[in-house]
Amino acid sequence: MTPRTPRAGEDADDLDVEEALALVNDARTPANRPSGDRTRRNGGSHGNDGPHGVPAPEAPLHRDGTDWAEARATAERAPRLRGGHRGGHLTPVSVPLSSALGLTLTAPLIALTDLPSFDTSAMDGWAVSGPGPWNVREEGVLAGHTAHAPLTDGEAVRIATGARIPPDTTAVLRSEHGRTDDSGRLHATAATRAPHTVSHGQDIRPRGQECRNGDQLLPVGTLVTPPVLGMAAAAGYDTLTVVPRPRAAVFVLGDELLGEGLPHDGLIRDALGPLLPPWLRALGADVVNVGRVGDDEDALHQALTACEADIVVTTGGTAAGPVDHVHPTLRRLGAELLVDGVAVRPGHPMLLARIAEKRYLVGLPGNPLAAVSGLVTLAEPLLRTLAARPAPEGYTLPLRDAVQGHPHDTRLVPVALRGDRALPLLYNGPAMLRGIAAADALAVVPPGGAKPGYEAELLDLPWASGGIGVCFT
Ligand SMILES: Nc1nc2c(c(=O)[nH]1)N[C@H]1C(S)=C(S)[C@@H](COP(=O)(O)OP(=O)(O)OC[C@H]3O[C@@H](n4cnc5c(N)ncnc54)[C@H](O)[C@@H]3O)O[C@H]1N2
Ligand code: MOO
Repeated sequence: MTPRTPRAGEDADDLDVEEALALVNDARTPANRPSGDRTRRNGGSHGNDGPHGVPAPEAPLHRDGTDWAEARATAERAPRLRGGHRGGHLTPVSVPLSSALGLTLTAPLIALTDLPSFDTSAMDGWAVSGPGPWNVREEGVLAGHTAHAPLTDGEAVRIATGARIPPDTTAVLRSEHGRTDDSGRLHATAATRAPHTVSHGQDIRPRGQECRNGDQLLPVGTLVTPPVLGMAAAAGYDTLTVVPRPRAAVFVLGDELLGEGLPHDGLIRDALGPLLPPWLRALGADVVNVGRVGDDEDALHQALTACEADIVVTTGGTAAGPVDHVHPTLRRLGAELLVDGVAVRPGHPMLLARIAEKRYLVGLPGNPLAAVSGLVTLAEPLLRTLAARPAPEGYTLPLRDAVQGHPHDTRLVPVALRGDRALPLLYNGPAMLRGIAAADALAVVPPGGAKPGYEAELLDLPWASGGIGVCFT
């Protein structure tokens, strides 16, 4: 995302906003309150810790998970290694232009016609032949009509922008550059630098000026954007050959989850059912199924075997609690675990498995920010390869404030972009969404932490850049 320029007076006027965003590392952070309601252990964001949480004991399940960058690379590579296309993407399909937005071309866009396909008037005015003054024909030439008879030297005909110019036209005289006298003869006015002459070819768009039939207009791998759709239509296309959207299914696990109303009796609202489908769509997936599965291994097994999506995303059940069924179910399915735990906080129990040929499961931890971390770490690169989408341009910005690091693991920390700096946001505990809900990006904080001014790699949230794949419908 292009960093925003600070608006005049933003610092002073935005204090309320900043307050609401609850920026980290200043005197307001609960961690620094005199009450000392919590202290961070080992600087890590672990388990249920966070400003209002109880620090969890330092007993991670996946202490030695895959390095964060390596896990992303594994997810990106996974579809390339077994079967399918060399690039790892799904089998291309031909779709109407109206369905191609946001998809990737698997065939170059070759012009099916010259553009323009005929010599065209670039302006409203007169098509003229030879030097003026000119005798003006009775009937004019409009766009979309067939060509008129050739002009003879000294003849002119009224013409509209985009109309075919008659044969033997030497130039187009713009309507504001000509006037007709009492006898109906057309003169170039002094508005043109050289009255009575118009330069040869002036305001004519010659056939083939933009391209010739057979020219390559765009290469394989081009993302279909609105102008690509327009270009394709202009060049004669009704359909495009593209990589389809990967089909994604979401299974939200947990008996404790409510679909509506207020939390009660130890039950909590399902935050991931509403969050994941639009986020996956923004990452280019076609979400074909969103289901809830109780804490029951057979139910999960049944849901996975019945599902035909290219990528299944589960939430919860990745740890080693009594009802954490993801690992046992994967074993039962004979799945190949490609990533089993990642050295990242939050989200370290995340996993990636191949559950069948060309079918993948991304297991997101149940803590909501941990699930987001798994989404950007594993689902994003996997979907990108399946859809043959280009990798986003990496960028860095200096952090405004220091961020505590985990001793061994990378941290992903929600940040708001303010001018040319990234402001780390508070409420970034694994079970919290308050920080990410106000964020523009996630900052990658290396093990050990970052000082103010540290140039942090930033992962834009898909909607922050107004990207082509953003689709909330
Ligand atoms: N002994 C240990 N326990 C845990 C460790 C550990 O290292 N040792 N790691 C913790 C970490 S870190 C995470 S993350 C979680 C991962 O747990 P699961 O993936 O098995 O998820 P659950 O246990 O099902 O849920 C965790 C937490 O999240 C809540 N949750 C689940 N789904 C949703 C949802 N859709 N919307 C909102 N909240 C949800 C759930 O109620 C739990 O509070 O394991 C830790 N344990
Ligand atoms: O730190 Mo866990 O991985 O809550 O996400």
